[in-house]
Amino acid sequence: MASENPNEGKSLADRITKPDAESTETQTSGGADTDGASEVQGGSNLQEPEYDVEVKLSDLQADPNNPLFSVKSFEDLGLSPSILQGLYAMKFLKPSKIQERALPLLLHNPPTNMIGQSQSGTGKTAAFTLNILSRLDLSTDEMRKSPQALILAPSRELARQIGAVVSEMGRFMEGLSVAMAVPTEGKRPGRLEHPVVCGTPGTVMDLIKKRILIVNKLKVLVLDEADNMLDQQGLGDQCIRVKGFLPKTVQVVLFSATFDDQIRLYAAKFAPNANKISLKQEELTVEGIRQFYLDCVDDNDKYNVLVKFYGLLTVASSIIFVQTRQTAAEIEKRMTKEGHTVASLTGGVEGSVRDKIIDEFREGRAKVLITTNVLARGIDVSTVSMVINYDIPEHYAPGRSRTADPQTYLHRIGRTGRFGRVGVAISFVSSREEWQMLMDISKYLHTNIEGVHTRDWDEVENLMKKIIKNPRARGDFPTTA
Ligand SMILES: Nc1ncnc2c1ncn2[C@@H]1O[C@H](COP(=O)(O)OP(=O)(O)OP(=O)(O)O)[C@@H](O)[C@H]1O
Repeated sequence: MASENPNEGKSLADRITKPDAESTETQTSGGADTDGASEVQGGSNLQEPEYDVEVKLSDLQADPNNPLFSVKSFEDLGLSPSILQGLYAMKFLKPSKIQERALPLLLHNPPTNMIGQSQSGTGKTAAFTLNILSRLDLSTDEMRKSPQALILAPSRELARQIGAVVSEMGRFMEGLSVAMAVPTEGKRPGRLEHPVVCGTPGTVMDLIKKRILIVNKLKVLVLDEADNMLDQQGLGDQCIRVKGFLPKTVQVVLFSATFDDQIRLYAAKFAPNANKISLKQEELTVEGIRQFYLDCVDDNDKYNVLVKFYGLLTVASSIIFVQTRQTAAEIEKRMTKEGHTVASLTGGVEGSVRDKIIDEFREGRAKVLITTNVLARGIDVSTVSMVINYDIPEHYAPGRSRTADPQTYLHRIGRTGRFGRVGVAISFVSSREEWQMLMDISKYLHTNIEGVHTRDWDEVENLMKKIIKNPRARGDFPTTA
C-alpha cells in the first residue's frame, strides 16, 4: 500500500548532516506499601564510547534475527528534513525493526490506530515520537499553541523521559514545544499552549476538566506501556475518560513490550481497527540480557547476599527491585551505612523530590537505584548493566497462593540490555515457592534463568565481570560450568 505521508519523496535539505557510520507522576500505587508498575525516563544519547557503539551496533542492525534489524533508512521512511536532522543529531543512524515496521503504518493517511509490541529497549519511543512530529502543524501561531498530540505514561519519570525525547528529536522543528502534565507543586500559571503534551493520566484528566488543557485540536493519542495503563484499574479508568474528551478522529497509538491475551482484547476496543504489530511469546526477551538466580537461605539472608555481591562488583549502574517501600527503605539504610551511594525511589516519594532522585541516578551520581515496580517500566538509562530482583515480581493477591508476574519481570530486566547492549539480571530466591515462581516466569518467557552457586564467590565475580565487560550483545557469552 502506498504511503500518503506528506513528507514522502522530499529530498534532504543540504543543511542536514548525517553522521558518518564509520566514525561515529506516578498515580500508580498498588497497595499501602507495594507500588504498582510504572517507568522512568532517559536521555536518548548513547553514553558509550562512540567507536565501540557504532561498529557493533551496525553488526546487530545487519542481523535479520535481531530486533534492531532494518533494511530501510530513516530517509526511506519519508520523514521531514528537520526531523531527520534531529535523529542524526541523536546519532540514530538506522531504524530498528519496530521503527521500520510501525512508521509507514503510523504515517499513512487517513490515520489508522496502532497496537504495537516490541521488546524492551528496541526504540518504541522514537517510533511513536516520529509519527507525532510528522503530524504536527506548526505553520501558524495558533497551531503552535494548540495541543495536537497527547502522550500518556504510567509514571512521572517515564512521562518526563518521553517529553525529553520528543523535545530532543524535534529540536530542529521551528515552533515545537512540549508541555509536561505531571503533578506540580503550587498552581499552574495558565493554559498548556504547546503542540505536544506528555503526562500521567490523572493529571491530564484534571487539566482537561479545569480547561487548562484544551483538546479540541488533538490528532494523536499515545499510550506508552499501554497494557499496564489499561490493566490497572485507576489508570485504565482515567485513560478511558481522557479519550472520551478527545475528538473522535484521534489516532490512537498503543505501545508496549507486553500485551497478554486478555489485555489485547481490551486494547483492541480502546484502539478499534488498529494495525497490529505483535511478538510471539518466545520472542519477548532480548538476547543481550543474561538471566541468573542466586539461592539465599531465607528472607534475611537476601540482604547478606546483596552486600556480598556489591562488595565484589563495581558495575556501571544497577537497579535493585523490591516488592515494598519498607524493603526499599531498609536496604537504602543498610547499604548507605556500608558506604554505598544509593538512591531510592518509591511511590511514597512525591513531586520534584522524585525528579531529583532519578536525575541523580541518570547522571551517575548514585550508581545504585533501589525501587519498587513504580520504575519497572520504560526507564532508559543506558549505563545500567545489572538489574537485581531482590524480590521476585508477583501478583498482589491477598489470601491466595503466591503467583509470579512474568510481565513485570520482563519489564524490570529490560532496564538493562538497552538497544543491543548487554546486561545481567539476577533474581534472589529464598524459598522453594519463590524458586517455583521463577521457573514459572522462565517457562512463560521461553527463557533460560541459570542458577549460580554462592558457594564460590570468585566464580560469581568472574562470570558477572565477563558478561558486563562486553558492551554489546554478540551471542558469545561465557557459560557456567
Ligand atoms: N534507531 C536508533 N538508533 C540508535 N539508538 C536508538 C534508536 N532507536 C532508539 N534508540 C535508543 O535505544 C534506547 C531504547 O529506546 P526506547 O527507550 O525507546 O525503548 P523502548 O522500546 O521504549 O523500551 P521499553 O519497552 O523498555 O520502554 C534509547 O536510549 C534510544 O535513544
